[in-house]
Amino acid sequence: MPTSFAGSFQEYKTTSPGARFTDWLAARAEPYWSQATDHAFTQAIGNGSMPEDAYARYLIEDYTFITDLVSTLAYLVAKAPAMSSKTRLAGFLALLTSEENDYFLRSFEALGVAPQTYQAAAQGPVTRAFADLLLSASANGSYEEGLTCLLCAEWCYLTWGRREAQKPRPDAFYLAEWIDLHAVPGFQDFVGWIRTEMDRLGPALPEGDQERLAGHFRHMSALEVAFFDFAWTGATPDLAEEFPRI
Ligand SMILES: Cc1ncc(CO)c(N)n1
Repeated sequence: MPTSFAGSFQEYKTTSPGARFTDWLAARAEPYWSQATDHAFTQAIGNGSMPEDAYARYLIEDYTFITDLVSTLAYLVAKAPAMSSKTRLAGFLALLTSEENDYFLRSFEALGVAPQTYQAAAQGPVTRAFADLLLSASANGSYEEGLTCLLCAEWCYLTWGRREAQKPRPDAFYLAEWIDLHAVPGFQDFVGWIRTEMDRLGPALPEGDQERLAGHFRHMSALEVAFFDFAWTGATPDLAEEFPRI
């Protein structure tokens, strides 16, 4: 497992020449970044060894996450400086509210989760912490702060999605399609675009702002781990105890 890097982006570039700003964000988020992208829950999606109750618990919680992610995207569309960036973000917003929403509804039906259940589901503490960070960074922070949170969430899913896509697809459509949604070229392009955008904007910021971005990315990575932990075990994590250094 890669070790955590604690220094500034300037220092990182001297130890890893040619390193991208987004490589530094991921390095600063270790060990959580690797724990999130390699989580046992993500391996079970691709192995077809996912228990139905764990996946239903995950999807109910994730649907509430996606609802806040859509609001996050709306703030970012508003904050994006140019038509080209607004177009990218609006395209992803449209995907979440059409194809991906449809995926959730069909999956809930297949798993026997009633609309009353997923529509009325209260967010657990991990998703509430996600919502706090995503919504406050994108609504009250800079464009770069919101984009950094989005990058963590989507790059994490691209990383495990592409890895699991190397395996034969599991039989359950809701597992197979969840892999495909996060491994298709269109999603890869979108995450690649966010990285390029942050690789351009991040290095131009003062060091204090860069530190704040690294803090957001690290916090988001820890929440991704906690989110998978909860889905996998059904136990509500104590965030302060599990992640004392976020
Ligand atoms: C918790 C979480 N993080 C990231 C994604 C990717 O959008 C998701 N669906 N859920």
